Amino acid sequence: MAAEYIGRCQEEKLRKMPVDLVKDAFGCDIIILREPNGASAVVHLHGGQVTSWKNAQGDELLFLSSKATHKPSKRMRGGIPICFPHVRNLGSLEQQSLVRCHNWTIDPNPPPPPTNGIKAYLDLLSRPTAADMNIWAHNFELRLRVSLGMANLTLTTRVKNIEKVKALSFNFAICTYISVSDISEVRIEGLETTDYLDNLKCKERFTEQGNAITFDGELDRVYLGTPTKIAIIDHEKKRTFELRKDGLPDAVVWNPWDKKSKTIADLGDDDYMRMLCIESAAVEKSIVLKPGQEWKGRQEITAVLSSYCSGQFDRHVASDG
Ligand SMILES: O=P(O)(O)OC[C@H]1O[C@@H](O)[C@H](O)[C@@H](O)[C@@H]1O
Repeated sequence: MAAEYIGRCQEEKLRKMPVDLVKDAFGCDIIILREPNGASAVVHLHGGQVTSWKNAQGDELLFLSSKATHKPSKRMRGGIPICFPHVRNLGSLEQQSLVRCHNWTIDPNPPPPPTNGIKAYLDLLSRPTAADMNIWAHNFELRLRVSLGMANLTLTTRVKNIEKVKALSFNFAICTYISVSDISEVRIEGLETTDYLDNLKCKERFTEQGNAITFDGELDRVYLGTPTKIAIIDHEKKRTFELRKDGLPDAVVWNPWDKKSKTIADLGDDDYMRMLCIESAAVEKSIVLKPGQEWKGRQEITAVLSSYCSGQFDRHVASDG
């Protein structure tokens, strides 16, 4: 009864937005955002996870594992999971996130609508469950706005400490699995000369020396205090993803390559060739909120036809908003 009631409330709210609330082939609640030029995005209420982003031509821009589990209470490998309150190896939780398994709801008290003319957007809310409180006893409100533009997808996240006395301390990552033609043909620009912790070498600290990051084996690094703009260039697809971020100083870059892929149950053996995981993150320094305080983070990805030549990328251009 309660579930039906929540369902009806959500549908009522959604009728006012350019979005559809439907069930996917596995019976999960999904919301489809549609942009007038034909671009679309799919958001699963389970995990508040964007699982598809297509451009106006219908090309899928996000990677979803061929072995992804589509079951409530399980994490889905691919798309854009939100990692909160802990990012792996830095917190006390085994998994990167509590909220990846939450059933998010439509935010009954969303922030003001976008002022940049975006019509296709969605506001979701996640609160701790009773089970969460047993393993991480903190009261929070986590808000997520997903906004779809003609060529861009923006995720704005807000965390509010609703404790009366206790501070809230957490790490955060917007973990984006980008679909690429062939990982060996991909380069990342904008992280040159940035320090990173190498997760494959017991988190030892190094400084990025190359002109760009390219891939020829497993890579798992946390780049620290990065520029706000990073480019992911897919030569074969002639596509560049421009990632801009605010409030999330670090960036995680991950590809498991062949051996590690075989140890990950929900990843196909060859999936690593077609994916790149890049995360806008706050990893090195935890975010600490006093009671009543709110933190905001933002990631915008724009997919453009590659006209980039190496060396033309200006990584210090600030985010536009
Ligand atoms: O398996 P998960 O929790 O989705 O994590 C995937 C990867 O996420 C990256 O953030 C980590 O740096 C990797 O070490 C990790 O394997």
